[in-house]
Amino acid sequence: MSGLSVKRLVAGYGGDPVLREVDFEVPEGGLLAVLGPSGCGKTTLLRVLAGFHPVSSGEVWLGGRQLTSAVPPEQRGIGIVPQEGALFPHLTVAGNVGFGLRRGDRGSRVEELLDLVGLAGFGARMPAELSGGQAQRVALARALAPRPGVVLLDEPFSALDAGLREELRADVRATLKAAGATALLVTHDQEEALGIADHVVVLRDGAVAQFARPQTIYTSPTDLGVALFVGEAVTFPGVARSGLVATPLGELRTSGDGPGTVLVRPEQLILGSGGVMSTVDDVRFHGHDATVLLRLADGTQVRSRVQGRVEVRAGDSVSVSVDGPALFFGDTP
Ligand SMILES: Nc1ncnc2c1ncn2[C@@H]1O[C@H](COP(=O)(O)OP(=O)(O)OP(=O)(O)O)[C@@H](O)[C@H]1O
Repeated sequence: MSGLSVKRLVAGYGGDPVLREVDFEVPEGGLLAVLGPSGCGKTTLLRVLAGFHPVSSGEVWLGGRQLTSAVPPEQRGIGIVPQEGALFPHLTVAGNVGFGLRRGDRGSRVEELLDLVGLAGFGARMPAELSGGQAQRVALARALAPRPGVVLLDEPFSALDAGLREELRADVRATLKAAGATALLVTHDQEEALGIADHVVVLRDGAVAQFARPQTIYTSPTDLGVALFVGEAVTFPGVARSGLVATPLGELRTSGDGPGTVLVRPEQLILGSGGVMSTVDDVRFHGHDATVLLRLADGTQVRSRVQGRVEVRAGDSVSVSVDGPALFFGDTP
């Protein structure tokens, strides 16, 4: 297959495996996010793919060619966008973008890429004259310039503030798609991973906990750990029987059988349309939506995410119902 394919990859430091039998594929032109908490092995994976760290066992294939440890970084056909751009400070924007290109190819390709990342006309600027978002766009243009087999993006938005991060995320996705690039992005931010990628690998302790489309990861997580990691959740212990489970939110539809944990997402909690009664503890506005903290009859506090106008205030009594089925994770014996 062209694109990137990683098979049963094991790598580590001094005999301690950090990546354990990691398997995934990125089809040509696909965008994969590798999502995991700090220390799960994301940087190690990037270092192995880029050729800076040896493979203990397993295989890495790129564009139909196996990248053994004998293939040096510069011959891998891999472009890298580091965390904070890391532009060459003494080179202009055009100099940075053209850095990996042969002299004769530079002019038109640099113009084409600056245009692609929305920075036409910025070629003569120095890196110190760019905003953080612009610097990341230049770093992306530089990585794409030699038409690499895959672009690796290492937490590329981590240094940017929230609003800019969201805007740049959409632009980076559009740029990668317009360039037809195959890309792998690592992040510890679930919103970023689910928001940008075609597929997501959830990495936990160096092993793949789930590899699926973003929506599948969110709506059908393989286990409670993935469910909690990829989004806010309200959980209760419960015993599922015949597709139903009793909770402080009433009897909910679910799958599974026997004792376990019931999980609903805050956006499933609907206010003022029947269900059980609750008291509003607090309302927190986030701009695009709001979180309403509710106290249920048994004293449990749950959070509801409300889009649009919030009609309740702290101290109000309001009914709360659950929209759609609850997730259920049976206790492991
Ligand atoms: N040079 C090293 N020598 C020994 N152990 C290391 C080395 N680099 C990383 N590790 C260990 O390998 C594990 C994975 O580290 P890695 O940097 O790949 O995680 P990460 O997911 O990228 O974390 P972060 O999000 O914090 O950057 C950690 O337990 C870390 O302590």
